[in-house]
Amino acid sequence: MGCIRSTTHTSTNYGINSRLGLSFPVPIIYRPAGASRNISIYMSSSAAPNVTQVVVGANDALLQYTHQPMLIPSEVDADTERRDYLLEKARQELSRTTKPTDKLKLIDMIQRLGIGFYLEDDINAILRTQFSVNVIDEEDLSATGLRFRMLRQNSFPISSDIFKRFQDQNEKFDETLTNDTLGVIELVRSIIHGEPKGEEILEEAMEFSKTRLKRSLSSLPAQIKADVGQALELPTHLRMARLEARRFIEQYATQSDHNPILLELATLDYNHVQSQHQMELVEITRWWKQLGLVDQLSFARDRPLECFLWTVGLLPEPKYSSCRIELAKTIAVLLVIDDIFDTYGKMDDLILFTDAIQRWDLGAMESLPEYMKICYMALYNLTNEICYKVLKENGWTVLPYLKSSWIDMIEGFMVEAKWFNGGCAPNLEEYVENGVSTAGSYMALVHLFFLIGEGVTEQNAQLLMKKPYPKAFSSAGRILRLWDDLGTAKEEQERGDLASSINLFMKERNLATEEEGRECILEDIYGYWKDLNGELVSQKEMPLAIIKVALNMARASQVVYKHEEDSYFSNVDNYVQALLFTPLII
Ligand SMILES: CC(C)=CCC/C(C)=C/COP(=O)(O)OP(=O)(O)O
Repeated sequence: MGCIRSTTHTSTNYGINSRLGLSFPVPIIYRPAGASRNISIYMSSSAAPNVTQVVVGANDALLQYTHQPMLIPSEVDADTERRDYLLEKARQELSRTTKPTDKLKLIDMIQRLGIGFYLEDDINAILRTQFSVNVIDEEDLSATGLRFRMLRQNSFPISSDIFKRFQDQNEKFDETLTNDTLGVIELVRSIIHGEPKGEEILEEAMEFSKTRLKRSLSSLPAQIKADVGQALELPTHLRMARLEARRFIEQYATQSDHNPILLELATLDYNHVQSQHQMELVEITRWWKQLGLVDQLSFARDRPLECFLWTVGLLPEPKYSSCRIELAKTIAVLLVIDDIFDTYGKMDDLILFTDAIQRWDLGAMESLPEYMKICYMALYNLTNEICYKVLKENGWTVLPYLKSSWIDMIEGFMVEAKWFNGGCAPNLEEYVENGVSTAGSYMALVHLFFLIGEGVTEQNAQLLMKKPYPKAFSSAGRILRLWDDLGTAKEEQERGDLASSINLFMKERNLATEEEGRECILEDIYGYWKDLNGELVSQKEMPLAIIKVALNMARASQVVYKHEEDSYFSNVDNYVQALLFTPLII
């Protein structure tokens, strides 16, 4: 974000040359209705060989196909029948498996392979039974850890007290468990599902298990070692679903004891959903091109792929196709407004723009400078279109909610601009809370609350009109803001921003180095994850569907902003390439 700058009105161009502009040399694989095979459309002239291809300029290539149905019709999808057959086999296997631990292991596998969405009812029925039975005293640490993890991650409020019987009278984990490596592994995996309060037992488990596991890591069989290494690096619970599914499918394929039905199903489905994403991307690009915002505003970011990456992160479930499309549009417009406030707009213009947004009236547009009018109208029209869609599908009038989320965000931009112009620094809390709004977190979640439309009531909708926003929204938003600052601090300092959460953490918590500031932020992020876990199992304020989206927002933030070298993917461009354009070949 960066709220206080030493220079004014720089017009940095983040645009088409930067990462994830449309000059990306990757294919869109598409099967036109009735055709027997795919064609690949390359988004640049440097096409790869060995595929039937249409090589044209990026936008032209995408636009050429927008008259086609957005999604591949199931009747021409040769894989659909096979997928349905495999899905039925998987369902049968789930019901045939009798031992509770085996059932839970199977569910774990299915969910990690990214195909749990299709068996949600079956899985929930099993978990409901597992939640209602008393824990069997003979169950070992490994089985108990698995039960705890599977229930918590699927939003069942199982108590962490089930680990108590593995502790001695001093509430320390029994030293003899050190030899139970599989048990310690499951304990490590459980910890990340902790809630905010009263879960000292999980903190104790962390003390106990991590060091022991690291010690025994070298003696583990290679496959388990790789899996545990991944869990220690970043627990599955914090990983973005589609990326993790891809990574895990490849890992699972190398396991000699893999289930061939599940593996084939997961691979087929991954590729099927990938082509669905490609069609969504075609639609977004068509809309973006027609909107022509960046043709008029050369300083603004032109990154439809990045916008779409966010939406795949927030909404990994295939059924949310149209929500992904609408969300990507809102993020694309958000980036342009962010650039107006961060780099281009003069203070007087920003005041006019904020005022016009607060009035939310096309008449208010007249007072704006020319370059702002087009942006104002783009936002106005987009919001109305989304309202129309929600009204048509659900009969709800949501303009007041959507409008208020944009006003809130733009007022947040104005607050930052004033901090900058007045030269006075905010305190950490003011900065972070405002930064949640300006990162678009509330805006995105409010839109998705209605676009998804599951569990919406008069009462919970009202919670979106007053501050503070629901806990799940603010915790996920804080994670997004903090990851954003961790990821962009260097660029922002180079650009002349004098404050960011790292600086404010250092100042308020008396830290000597940036490194300590970063560590402190990571600890806070961990704390917000506990809040999210609490919301997931309690669902006090918001429906489950939107809470899941909030968790996904936290996951996607880490993917977008954590730039360090990763063992599997090294940067955002690689994620986009893998997720959207490279089919899985197993
Ligand atoms: C799911 C959502 C809402 C995604 C939008 C992400 C985001 C923070 C965009 C602004 O980028 P930025 O890094 O330029 O932000 P800022 O200028 O606020 O630091």
